[in-house]
Amino acid sequence: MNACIQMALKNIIIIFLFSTFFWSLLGVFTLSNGGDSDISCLKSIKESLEDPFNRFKSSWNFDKVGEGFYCGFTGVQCWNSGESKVLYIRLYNMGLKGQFPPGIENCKYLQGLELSFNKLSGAIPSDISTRLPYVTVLDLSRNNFSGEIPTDIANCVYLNSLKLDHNRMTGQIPQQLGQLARIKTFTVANNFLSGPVPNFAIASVTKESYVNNNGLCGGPLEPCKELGRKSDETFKSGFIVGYAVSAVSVVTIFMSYCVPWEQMKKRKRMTLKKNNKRKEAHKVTKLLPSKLQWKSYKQISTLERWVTRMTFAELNKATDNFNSDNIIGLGKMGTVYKATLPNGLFLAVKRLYDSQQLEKQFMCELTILGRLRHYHLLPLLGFCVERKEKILVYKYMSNGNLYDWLHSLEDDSMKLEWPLRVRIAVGLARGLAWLHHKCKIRIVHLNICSKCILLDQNFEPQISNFEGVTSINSKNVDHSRRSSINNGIWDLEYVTKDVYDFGIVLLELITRWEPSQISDACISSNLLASSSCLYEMIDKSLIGNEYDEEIIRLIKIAYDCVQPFPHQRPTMVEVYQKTWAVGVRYGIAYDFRIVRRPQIAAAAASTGDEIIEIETAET
Ligand SMILES: Nc1ncnc2c1ncn2[C@@H]1O[C@H](COP(=O)(O)OP(=O)(O)OP(=O)(O)O)[C@@H](O)[C@H]1O
Repeated sequence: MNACIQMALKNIIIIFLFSTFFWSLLGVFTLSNGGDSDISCLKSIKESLEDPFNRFKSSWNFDKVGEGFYCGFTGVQCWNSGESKVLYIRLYNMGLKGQFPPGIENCKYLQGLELSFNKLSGAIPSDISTRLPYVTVLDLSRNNFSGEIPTDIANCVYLNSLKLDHNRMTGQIPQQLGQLARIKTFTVANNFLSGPVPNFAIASVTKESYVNNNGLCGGPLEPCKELGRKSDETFKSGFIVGYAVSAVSVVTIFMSYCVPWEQMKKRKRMTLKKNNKRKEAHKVTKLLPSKLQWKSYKQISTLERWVTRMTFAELNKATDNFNSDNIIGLGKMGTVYKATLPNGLFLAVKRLYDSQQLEKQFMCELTILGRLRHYHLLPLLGFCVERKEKILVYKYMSNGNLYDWLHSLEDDSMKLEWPLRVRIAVGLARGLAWLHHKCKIRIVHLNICSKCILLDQNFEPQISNFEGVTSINSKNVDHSRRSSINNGIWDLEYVTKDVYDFGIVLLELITRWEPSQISDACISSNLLASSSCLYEMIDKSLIGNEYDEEIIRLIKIAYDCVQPFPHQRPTMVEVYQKTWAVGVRYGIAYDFRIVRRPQIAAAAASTGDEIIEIETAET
């Protein structure tokens, strides 16, 4: 019997070896004739992607003939000169639109796909491993991909670099990704992901790989904890009670909101009404079962002193049922709509995504931005909390965000003239100096970038996105640090981060380079140290005009701001003074409230420039 089994096994092994040999032969045969399939792969990519600036399509000419003619296409790399199989496709930073390219599975031997810095959208295919079985590098970062990260990516077993950062991915990160044995680079920063992160065995996956998501935990981040049901419920019921109380006078408040901020008299009247409301609230709180609920309610109702509560119905009407035609931006927290009030005034309405993780950010934006008033801070005008809806209402900034002005590939008319760029730099420095030094509570923004700088009708910059300042006040930050900021002790780690970020924005204004390119240049190759490289960086449209000296002065300021060691960076007050001194020629007023420095006045006077003192509407 045993001999019988042995014979059978032998036969099976022989058949197996033979068939393996046969299939591998077939494989080699197919491999050497992979051209047609590569061509159909590339054709489908060409057909499926929109290439508004003709960055690659004109070079992808399929009328050509000859072995491996496509190996010379822009962004296409073949295995080697003898083998014309597509190895790598690199189509990054081309302004491409469309979805993950169908037909890519026909590039059967593809090992690398880089589609970063485009405007691709839609889901990442759920069967990605069957489309890219041999992929080692997959870079889909800085697009608009959405939906969940497919678990099937874990079956791309050769992956050593997976970049999905700066997209709109939601849900959890599949735990199975932790089993990717060859992974060296992994980043999903700046998405909307939540839940526990996979357990990677390598040290290169750090906090940076996960920053700016909707509540990731575990691994290099804070340990995951069970979300306290009680506090969640408390939070919600706090809102509900708050809402019930305010509903009585919400219409009146909304109508009075429709006037400009400067009309202080009306505001006083509103405050009186709200005080009455708070008295009512005292009665209502008797019904509340716990102290915590009272705290939540109190927080909300205190806020109404500064920010108007609005109803969903009103905002729904003003945005035409949150019509997609009115969408002006998609952020990490929510969708931003342009709303039109009955009197013709415009608002920007940020409707937050339905996520419990965002409650903290929502409260942070309300409590911080709601209480601050400064010429260079985006005014938060109102909010709405109803059922699952959480909405923030801002003043509408008709010129959108600075990033779009600096990096628009589509529209040449979106070029900012130099004097406007200087004005924006000075305004931003002034806003930050005020936040750091003159605001009653010292505020550190921690997320300054050209996308969060909005421009009003006169291109005056307005700093937005204050949800990041959570880190100062949140429980995640140890108390000593928190108090050190509020007690006025210079906290290098936080404050100089804003200074660094300001430096990057300044360089962005001068070069129109992408912020990440500038950061890389600053960090990796110390480009800024070399004057020839520096010259290369400057936006060509600025050179040769009368601005050269000003450009150099601003570069020097930026250079100080992006110093690698935080203690070497200047304070924002110093930055403001120097930046303003560059802008004085354009009649930019000096804000003496930031700091009185006679030498500034003297310096300006010596150049014959006039100093215009300005009033700052502060808290
Ligand atoms: N008050 C406003 N006026 C005009 N446009 C605005 C206004 N607020 C936001 N936007 C537009 O909507 C876009 C998205 O804004 P939003 O603040 O939601 O997103 P974000 O900058 O990605 O930051 P985050 O999601 O982290 O808050 C902005 O870049 C801007 O173009």
